[in-house]
Amino acid sequence: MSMGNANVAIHKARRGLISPYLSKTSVQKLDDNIVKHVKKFIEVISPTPKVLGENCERLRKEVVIKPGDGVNMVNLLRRLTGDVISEYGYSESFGLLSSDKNIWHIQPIADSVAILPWLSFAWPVAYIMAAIPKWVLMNVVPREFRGFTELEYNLGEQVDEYIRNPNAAKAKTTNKTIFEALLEGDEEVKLSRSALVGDAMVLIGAGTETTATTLAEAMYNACIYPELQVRLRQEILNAFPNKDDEITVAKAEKVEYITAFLKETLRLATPIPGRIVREAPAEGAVFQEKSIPGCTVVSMSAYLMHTNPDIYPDPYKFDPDRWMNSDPASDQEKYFVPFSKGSRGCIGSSLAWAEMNATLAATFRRYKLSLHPDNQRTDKWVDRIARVVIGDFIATVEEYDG
Ligand code: HEM
Repeated sequence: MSMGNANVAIHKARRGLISPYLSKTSVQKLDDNIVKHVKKFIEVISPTPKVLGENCERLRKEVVIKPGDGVNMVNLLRRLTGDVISEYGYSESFGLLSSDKNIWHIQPIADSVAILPWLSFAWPVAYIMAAIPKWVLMNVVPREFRGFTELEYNLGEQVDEYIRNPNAAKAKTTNKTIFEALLEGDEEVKLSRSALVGDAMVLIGAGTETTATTLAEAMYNACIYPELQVRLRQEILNAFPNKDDEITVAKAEKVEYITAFLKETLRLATPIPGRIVREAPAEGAVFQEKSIPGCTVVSMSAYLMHTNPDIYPDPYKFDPDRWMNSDPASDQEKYFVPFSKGSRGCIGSSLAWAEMNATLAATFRRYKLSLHPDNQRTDKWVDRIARVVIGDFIATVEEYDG
């Protein structure tokens, strides 16, 4: 079973193999790799997307309503975050921003989210689905129900290729990949093929959807609060005054208003809003002077914590300024938990921050975003373990002269 294993010892061992590769220091070394993909994203959303070659018809249709007009931001951002995590994890980027190649990788992730709640109640269905031959799955099972299994098939093929020829895979990158780290597990955590595929599912799924939807929310906020977008751009201009200034993660992270904007986005549009579950130990536990019987399933909701008026005054107001000069020891920092905390908290938060800071800096340095007339995004959202907003966010992208 994969890293998400309920067994504490197995989970700890598997997580221990990966976590050094996702630490802040490791992510800092990836600056160029991340920026490479961000640059591609910036070119693709350009009103005149030169990088979309002849082999990109499908990509163009999916992300651009009409060339040079409205852009389906969430789809494109999924491609960006999918490209980053696939290269870091498995030595070869999916190339989702470069061509139509491997487009099938990304749609299953989005579709998977739709069935997550059902799978959590009816998890044996996942095993039954996995036993269906791929051809039958793809041709008979409706797309929205096969997402998880389709992703599993696709990643399984990639894992097989890696196992068949690891040297060829290693030669594609100078970084040590997460996959190499997993293969190095000792006997105790020796990984079966299904465990490797499971870990790939967790990493690619968790690393793609959450970061993409957060970035989309931040961009949407910039569209509906244009005065805040002006401020955001001004702060970015202060750090990158010349049009040709190289955007790096290290420099973008120093722009305090970008982080404040992202934190406020994560507070209100937290990608995993609730019911993160844990089981009390068999001997029971005591929490805030209340005793919890052994093996009781308990849960917490980040969304409820983030909208507590005692901690965040005027909680439904989108106000990035509340994070400027914020005291690290304050309650608002303590109760800010979009990545959860503890031994099962998000392992990819440093990578997510790096991607998000660089993408916002590069986007608003060069472009003004506004809602396109074809925008379908509403303010309604549903909790499907991940937060799913209703309707596509379609943006108009205009390029600044300077
Ligand atoms: C804005 C972006 C992100 C948010 C808000 C987010 C949030 C979360 C949350 C709330 C959890 C559950 C933790 C728990 O059960 O307590 C989690 C787990 C996880 N996340 Fe993220 N995540 C993000 C980005 C990423 C990225 C980029 C990666 C890529 C490496 C990643 C990989 C993981 C993994 C592997 C787990 C499972 C950890 C474990 O079971 O030990 N996440 N994330």
